[in-house]
Amino acid sequence: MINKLIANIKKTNAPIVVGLDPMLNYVPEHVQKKAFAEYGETLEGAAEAVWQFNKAIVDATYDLIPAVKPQVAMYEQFGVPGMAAYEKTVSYCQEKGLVVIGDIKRGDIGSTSEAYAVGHLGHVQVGSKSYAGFHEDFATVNPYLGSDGVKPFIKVCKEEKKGIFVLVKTSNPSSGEFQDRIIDGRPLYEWVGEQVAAWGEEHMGDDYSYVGAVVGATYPEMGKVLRKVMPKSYILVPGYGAQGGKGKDLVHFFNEDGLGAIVNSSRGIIAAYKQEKYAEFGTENFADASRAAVKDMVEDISGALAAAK
Ligand SMILES: O=C(O)c1cc(=O)[nH]c(=O)n1[C@@H]1O[C@H](COP(=O)(O)O)[C@@H](O)[C@H]1O
Repeated sequence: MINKLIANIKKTNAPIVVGLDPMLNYVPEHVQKKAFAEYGETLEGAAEAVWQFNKAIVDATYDLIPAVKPQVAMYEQFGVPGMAAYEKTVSYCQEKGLVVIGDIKRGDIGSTSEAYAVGHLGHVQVGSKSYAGFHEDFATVNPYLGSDGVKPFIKVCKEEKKGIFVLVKTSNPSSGEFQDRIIDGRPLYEWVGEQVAAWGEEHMGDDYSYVGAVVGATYPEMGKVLRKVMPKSYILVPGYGAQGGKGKDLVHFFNEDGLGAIVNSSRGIIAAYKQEKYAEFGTENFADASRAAVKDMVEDISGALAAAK
């Protein structure tokens, strides 16, 4: 899958991910109304609204982008129908040729991580049959329980040729409370980054490893250091747009080959129609606003990379 991700990035010339984080208040009223008319103001109605919203955005952007990242909490809040909308979104994006990064941020004791890994990236055995439950291509993994929480994911990745992005330095304001603590002279995130590089050596694609890292766009200086600590790991970079990250901050997340990083924007793309900049599209054409926002994001990042050469 890392090879497919890179092939998709090369094909689209767009090192970006559209984050499918459909909070109900981002879903335009006309989409909500239609779903509620069919299913009522129920969890099913919310899940239908979210699914229709996602589908419209994917239809309007899939030719421009290599990958999407649905955030599972945004679906989980709508219970079982929400999780069905999550799986439907994963399937639809894969049909469109997109790589799907399941943002599940899992990690637990070994046996529990194994079940998470099987459910999201692998196959679960049911009698003589086996099933791929959510079948994402990548998953985000929280390593802060230690290596026994991560290794089951790597095992399933090897079997299935799938990948993970391990949280190393997260984009949120309080991420430094623990992640920046100095241990034996170096911040904790650097120790984790080093471990990601070591795990990655066990599971390599053609040029990059199947074990990637998450490093927030909001910490560009740390990104620069971590790029060197994990030269063969793809870095998933959230925090662009709504959290303040800009193209010029991201140059050092990339390698000399122009690869090595993929930048996520969720609200900045899916709720673009709410921004002044894209107001001309109107609420009815929310998906066209998302398409315009994707183009602007790609231009911003490509422009910054070209200027840095
Ligand atoms: O793993 C992630 O994707 C993630 C890690 C991180 O450090 N920061 C972060 O914002 N994210 C996710 O990236 C997305 C960011 O959304 P926007 O701020 O709307 O672009 C959300 O789905 C977050 O859960």
